[in-house]
Amino acid sequence: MTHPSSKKVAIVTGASSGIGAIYADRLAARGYDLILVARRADRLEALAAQVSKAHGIKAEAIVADLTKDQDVARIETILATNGDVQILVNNAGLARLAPAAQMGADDVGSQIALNITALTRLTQAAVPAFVARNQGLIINIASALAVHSLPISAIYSGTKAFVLQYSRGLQQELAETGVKVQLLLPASTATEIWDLSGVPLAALNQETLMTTEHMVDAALAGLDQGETITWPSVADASLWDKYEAARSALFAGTQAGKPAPRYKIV
Ligand SMILES: NC(=O)C1=CN([C@@H]2O[C@H](COP(=O)(O)OP(=O)(O)OC[C@H]3O[C@@H](n4cnc5c(N)ncnc54)[C@H](OP(=O)(O)O)[C@@H]3O)[C@@H](O)[C@H]2O)C=CC1
Ligand SMILES: N[C@@H](C=O)C(=O)O
Repeated sequence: MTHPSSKKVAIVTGASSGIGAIYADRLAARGYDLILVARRADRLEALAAQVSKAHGIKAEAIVADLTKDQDVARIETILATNGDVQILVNNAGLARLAPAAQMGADDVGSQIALNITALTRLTQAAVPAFVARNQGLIINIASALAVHSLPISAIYSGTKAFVLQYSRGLQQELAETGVKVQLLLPASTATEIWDLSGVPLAALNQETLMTTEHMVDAALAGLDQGETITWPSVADASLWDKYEAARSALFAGTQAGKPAPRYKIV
């Protein structure tokens, strides 16, 4: 007779630095064994050793470039076949902040491949497995830039807007199941992403920057409070309700079936 496993495993992509590394620590503190995914093996292995020792859990480092089809496929297979996986943190992401018209195809393609394609493929692999067990949590990390575009963020903001809409749709699809999707929309957080993006961290208004620890702890507090959408830095929670009400009213306004009167089409 087989017994259900008592192990619980979280997969964190982009765990080698920044927000992902803190997620790894906090989920280990909550008793999860970890599968840590990124390209830098030395960083992943150091983190795996550190969190294992600190929290008495098992942590495995998997070196993968999630812009590459075969590497994404390896993580998809784990999600589809490892019945102990309870959490997927879709954190790996990159930003190249420059005018889209001046951006090379590589920088456009890598942002789309990592921020959209990899996140979507891993989520799509996790969902059927989680639904079959009627249990599981997917944390999708978008950005405040999902609802805001700058002259240097057209591609990045576009990728994060995808994460927002994809996650919102999934939440509705999965509403009657035990599978949860938390959509996280951080504002500026002090990580390596900035220096790599072309906008140095030191150039930002330091008062607008959150620490990675505060960001992840707020996100997990939101999760514990049952939030499906978490804006870690937004003090006035009614702002999202108002945004949603305006968005919903705008969508309802599109359902007219005829040109708006201001266009004077008879
Ligand atoms: N910092 C901020 O201000 C904000 C960040 N975010 C989002 O948070 C998430 C985490 O970013 P953050 O912690 O800030 O940045 P970091 O640059 O510190 O972390 C990014 C992580 O993604 C990994 N990564 C990058 N490219 C690849 C790849 N091709 N394959 C696999 N892993 C990859 C990196 O590891 P490695 O290089 O070893 O592969 C690293 O672990 C991203 O999705 C970002 O868009 C959202 C809003 C604000
Ligand atoms: N990662 C940041 C931009 O590069 C952000 O999402 O604000």
